[in-house]
Parts: sequence; structure tokens; C-alpha cells
Amino acid sequence: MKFAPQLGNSQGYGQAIVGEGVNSDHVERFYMNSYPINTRQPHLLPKLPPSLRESLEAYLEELEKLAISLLGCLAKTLKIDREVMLKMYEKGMQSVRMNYYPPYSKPELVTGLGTHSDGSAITIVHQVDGVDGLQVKQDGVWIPVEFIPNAFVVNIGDILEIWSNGVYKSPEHKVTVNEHTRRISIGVFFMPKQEAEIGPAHSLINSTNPALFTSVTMDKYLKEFFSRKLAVKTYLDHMKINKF
Ligand SMILES: O=C(O)CCC(=O)C(=O)O
Ligand SMILES: [Fe+2]
Repeated sequence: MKFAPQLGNSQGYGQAIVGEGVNSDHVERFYMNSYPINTRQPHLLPKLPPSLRESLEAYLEELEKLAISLLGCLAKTLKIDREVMLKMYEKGMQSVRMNYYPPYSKPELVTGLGTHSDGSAITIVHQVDGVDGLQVKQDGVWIPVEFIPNAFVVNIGDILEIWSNGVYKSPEHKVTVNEHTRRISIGVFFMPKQEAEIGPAHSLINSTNPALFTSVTMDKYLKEFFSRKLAVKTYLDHMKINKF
């Protein structure tokens, strides 16, 4: 199919191709880089129907503002200078994933989206029809994320865990499938600028609070994160200085 993702390029419509013989999730999805604009692939967004393209464009622009204000609040709680946060995240990388989870007669036999943590700094999820399915692991127990009308779910991703030097943790989460009802969600992922360094914020590190993670370029982070199957913190674990 024209819009299908390829091995090594997860953007497009359909299942991500992560390698041969890998179980796929029970979801149809459309995934693409949205910002900066020069990272967009010309065969995706421009080919969407104009009404969808315009709504999506407006949505992504508004969410960008929301993400910066949320990252501003998070930086404040970490006592990280706002300018440092802006330098890293303003006009940063953004990608969007629209998920359609079809109903399945034996939902216990499939996963909508397997257990993973997000590779982003933060993710803003809109559960479109208010249909349940998202679950988050807390103290070893899976907790359904309750749907709240007119509210987004904001998820902490691995980059924020690294940047906050472990103060914020990126939670394990997954999506289950319903027997009779389809579920639709839109996740927008926010990441630093392409030229940023991914590592603990310098202002948080001193002799009593040493860095728990190594630093890598955003380029390397993206390459290595996406070369792995969507999973729980495998790359974040790889960046830990003392594996704990
Ligand atoms: O469908 C959802 O509610 C969440 C999707 C998700 O976790 C993801 O796309 O990373
Ligand atoms: Fe996720």
C-alpha cells in the first residue's frame, strides 16, 4: 500500500514493521512526524483529505502550545530555568499517532498496543470516543485510565525521566481491545529539538546528586530508540550509568 510503513521507516498508515516474525498489535494506526515541518514526509500529510489535513494541522499547532506550557510547569517543579527548557523544546520535534483499535470477539487473546513506555518527553493523548482501554502499571498492578470527558491524558516519556535525572518516571502502559466497541485515540509525542542533547539537565547534577543517565545526541537517541521494538524503557535502561 502507498502509505504503508516500511522496515526502518515507521511513518505511514498500518502496522509498524519492526522485524520479521514480530507479533503485531491489534491496531490500525497512522503515524507521522509533524514538526519541524521539514521532517514531514511529502507522501503523507499532503495526501490526506483537505478537511482532515486542516483540522489535524490546527490541532497539532494548539497542542504544541499546550506542550510548551506543560513542560514549563514541569521545569518549574524541577527548578530548571525556563530559558533552558525553551532552548531545548521550543520548536522541537513532534509526531502524531492516530490509533484505531477494532473490536475483537476474544479480547483476552490480543493486545491493542503492547506494554511500553513512550520515547518522548511528554505525550498528550486524546481518547476520542471515551472508550476505555488504556491501562498504566502502578506498583506492579495494571490500572485502567479512567476516561474524563474533555480532558487529555498526559504521559511522561523516557526523555523526561532522563532529563529530570529520574525524578519523573515514564510509566509502563498498554492498550486492551474491547469485545464489541472500537476505540480511537490520538497520541501526540513531544521531543526536544533535533540538535539537542538528551541527558540529565545540567542544573540538577552535582556531587550529591550524580547523573543517573549518560547523554546522547537526539539523532542517536531517535535512531536507537526506533530500531528497537516498542517496549519498556529498553533504551533508557541502556543509558543508565549504574544499572539499578
Ligand atoms: O491509545 C492510547 O490510549 C495510547 C496509545 C499509546 O500509548 C501510544 O501511542 O504510545
Ligand atoms: Fe504510549
